[in-house]
Amino acid sequence: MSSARLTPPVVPATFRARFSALRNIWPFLLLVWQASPMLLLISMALRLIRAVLPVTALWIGKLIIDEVVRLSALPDRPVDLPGWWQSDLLGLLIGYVVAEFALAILSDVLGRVVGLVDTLLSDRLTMSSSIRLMEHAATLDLEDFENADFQDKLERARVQASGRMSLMGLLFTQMQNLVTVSTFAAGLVLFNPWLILLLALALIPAFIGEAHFNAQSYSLDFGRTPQRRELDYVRQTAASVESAKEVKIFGLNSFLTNRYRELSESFYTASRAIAQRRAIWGGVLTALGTLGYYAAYGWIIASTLAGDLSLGDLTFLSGSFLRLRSLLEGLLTTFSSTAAQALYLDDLFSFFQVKPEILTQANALPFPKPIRTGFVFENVGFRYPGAERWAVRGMNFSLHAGETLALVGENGAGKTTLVKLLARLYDPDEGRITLDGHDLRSYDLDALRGEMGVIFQDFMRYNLSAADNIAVGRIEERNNRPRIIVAAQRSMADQVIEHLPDRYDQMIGKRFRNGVELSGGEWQKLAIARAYMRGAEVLILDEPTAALDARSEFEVFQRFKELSAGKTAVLISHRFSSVRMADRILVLAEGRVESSGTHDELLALSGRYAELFELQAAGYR
Ligand SMILES: Nc1ncnc2c1ncn2[C@@H]1O[C@H](COP(=O)(O)OP(=O)(O)OP(=O)(O)O)[C@@H](O)[C@H]1O
Repeated sequence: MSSARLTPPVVPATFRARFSALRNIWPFLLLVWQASPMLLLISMALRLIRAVLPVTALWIGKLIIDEVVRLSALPDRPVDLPGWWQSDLLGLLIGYVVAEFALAILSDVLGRVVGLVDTLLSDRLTMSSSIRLMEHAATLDLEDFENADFQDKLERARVQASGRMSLMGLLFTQMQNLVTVSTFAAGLVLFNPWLILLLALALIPAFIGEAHFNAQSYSLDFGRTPQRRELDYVRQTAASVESAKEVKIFGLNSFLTNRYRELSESFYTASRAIAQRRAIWGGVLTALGTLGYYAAYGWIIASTLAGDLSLGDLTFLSGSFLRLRSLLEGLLTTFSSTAAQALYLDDLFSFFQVKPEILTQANALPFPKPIRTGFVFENVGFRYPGAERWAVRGMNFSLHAGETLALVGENGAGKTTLVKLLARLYDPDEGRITLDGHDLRSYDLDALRGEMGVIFQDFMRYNLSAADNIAVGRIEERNNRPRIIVAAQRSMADQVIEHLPDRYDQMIGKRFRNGVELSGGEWQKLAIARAYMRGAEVLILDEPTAALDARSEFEVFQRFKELSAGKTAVLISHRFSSVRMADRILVLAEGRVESSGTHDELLALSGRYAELFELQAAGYR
């Protein structure tokens, strides 16, 4: 992992950082565009029309008032309503009123259509960014997922992908309001440019206050991602199908609830402090805005009295002013929340910037089929990121093509690490691993992984159907039922599946409706079937048989030996009855190869292997 990736995240609390986050708006709009260009264009066009409606309506209102005033001042005006109807004086007035009515209807209809389009667009955006997030996460290294900072980043990005989409509505409304504001402002400027200035000056303090408190909320949220993840973890542990058994038996409920309470109390206290300060300061600063509005209103009234403005002008100006004030206030505060939300977008985009380090090199070699000579570990050393101890070091051995090699050693000896290095889940820090004489790094990564059938001791228990639980071994062949059945027969999972109510279509696991739970050993048989399903050149079973009964494990390994004939295979087990079936056994201790040979050769050496074997054998006597 590069040092840049390990740098602790900096909390961007400053004012400048917030506004520089606005640069995220463009890539964000690009995301929206990619989600659905058509919907985006429709939304923009409709909003543009909506934006000019308010000023048009207000202007028509002014014309109506001026016309009413003109008509009522006519010297030979009709005296009653029928008289007005019969005169041909009302044509213009009726025209204005009909236009005003039509505008009101149009505005309403447009509002609803825009709402609909935005909902659809937002759904598409949530979907496309979540998919992009999943696709990107899939390219990253295992090492990344094991890093707590990375998990914080992933968590924040995940929240952004699904929760931050209100930014879209906010942004579009803001653009629309900006156009509306310009139309109103143009009207005001025609009468008196100073009015605008007065308005702006009165609003700026409220805006700065809002921006400041948003920044504080964000840094609070940002800094607390680890606690929030812990909070989610505690909540999940306290009430999930996986944990319910232990929580009950160990009586962990109040321990977990108390931990949850403790964490959420501290969240609450911190956010309350910000909310209170925001409420007080927000009130004071908004009062300043009100002051500016009334000063301008006073000027408009005075000018009307002085005869400089008509009654229609008075209505238009005061109406414009009122709308402008609330629009500008809304614009400035939403601008501030846009900046705040844009800050949150940093999380999403910075997640997309994390790049994998285990990659396919240019001019990569195809995987050799069949493998000719095998794998060679040349002085291989590897240390987990952040760990002081080497997990494996100075490791030298060969895994010959077509042989079955067993790995034995005490807990923590480095067996699983060795398998992970073989599958290039990690690259060695020292030395190299070769396959048919070429560094493993020079092979195409997808092809390499495609030819590795590894079943780990902590294999996944997918809440999927029995067939899919096996098909995950070669998911492209998911619909190839005969292949799935053969894999199940080889691992003896078929005997488990035969007893399930829906056989291969039975949902496994308790998470979903009609799901059936399996025993540990039954799960393991399903998992081992994945290795056969994969049909890879290299087969690796990393202790996925621990829960099998003695007879099953014996049979599973015997079949494994037979079925892996001609394939290169590795098996890890603590049971010597299984291990002795291997062609060769590698004894690991403290990250090194201590000895190797057949079962009999190793026993004759009277070393660690003989000692461990004797210990186990003694237990059965
Ligand atoms: N993801 C990890 N991050 C940091 N250290 C790790 C990680 N996985 C394993 N280690 C450390 O590396 C060493 C070797 O672990 P490994 O899992 O390879 O042992 P193992 O021989 O497979 O043990 P077991 O028989 O218990 O499965 C151990 O000291 C372990 O603590």
